[in-house]
Amino acid sequence: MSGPGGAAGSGTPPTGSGDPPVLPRDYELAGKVMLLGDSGVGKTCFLLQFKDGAFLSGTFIATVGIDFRNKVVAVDGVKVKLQIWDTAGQERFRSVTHAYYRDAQALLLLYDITSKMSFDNIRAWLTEIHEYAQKDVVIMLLGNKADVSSERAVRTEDGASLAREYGVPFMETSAKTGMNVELAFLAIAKELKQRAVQPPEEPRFQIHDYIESQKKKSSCCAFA
Ligand SMILES: Nc1nc2c(ncn2[C@@H]2O[C@H](COP(=O)(O)OP(=O)(O)OP(=O)(O)O)[C@@H](O)[C@H]2O)c(=O)[nH]1
Repeated sequence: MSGPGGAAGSGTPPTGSGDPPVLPRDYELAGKVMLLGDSGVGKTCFLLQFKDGAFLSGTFIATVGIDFRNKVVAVDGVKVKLQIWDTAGQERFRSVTHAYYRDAQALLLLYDITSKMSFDNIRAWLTEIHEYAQKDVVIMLLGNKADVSSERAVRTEDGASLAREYGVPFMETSAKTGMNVELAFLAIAKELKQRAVQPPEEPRFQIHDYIESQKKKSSCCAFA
């Protein structure tokens, strides 16, 4: 987490995918977030849903290498720029993406609830994360494609139990309907803001508690 201009270095702020630049005056804090998980779990769609509120169905075009998009969110009156890196899930790009882990403050690790293999691979992803990422990186486990309940191959309890084992927050999400997409990024932004600016005398922000309370609030229309 850094102040304006800090995360991106000096000079022209980097943009992603042709977006207009986010200028230092547009935000007070910045953090890097990476999307990780097997190819096809929905990382690119998850990012596009958050950034543009859109879902592109149809032909699946695998990400090549790595790309990022910026989005500024307001957290308790503080503008936080999230620089969100969308990585390629395919094995052949791993060495490219490893190089980016150490700069990330937060990692969203996705599996596809209709793919048991993508869930079984989560342990290997967590091993890689522990090898390449910063020790205090914020990790969140997300079971995506929760809208496709007819093809569910991973029970919600199994996702929750794996997350408990590793001490990370967990949610089921849908990049298609938008379910819990904004919540995932907002929880990350709140955690990053708390780490950067929270006075020590104030009670620490608890990302698990925040997610659980927000999930309960929207439980009328949620799958998880
Ligand atoms: N039903 C449904 N389909 C989804 C969802 N998210 C992604 N998809 C579909 O899953 C396929 C893969 O999505 P991507 O976002 O490209 O997957 P990815 O994880 O970025 O894949 P790589 O770039 O290869 O790592 C696409 O056909 C999407 O339309 C979702 O939440 N629900």
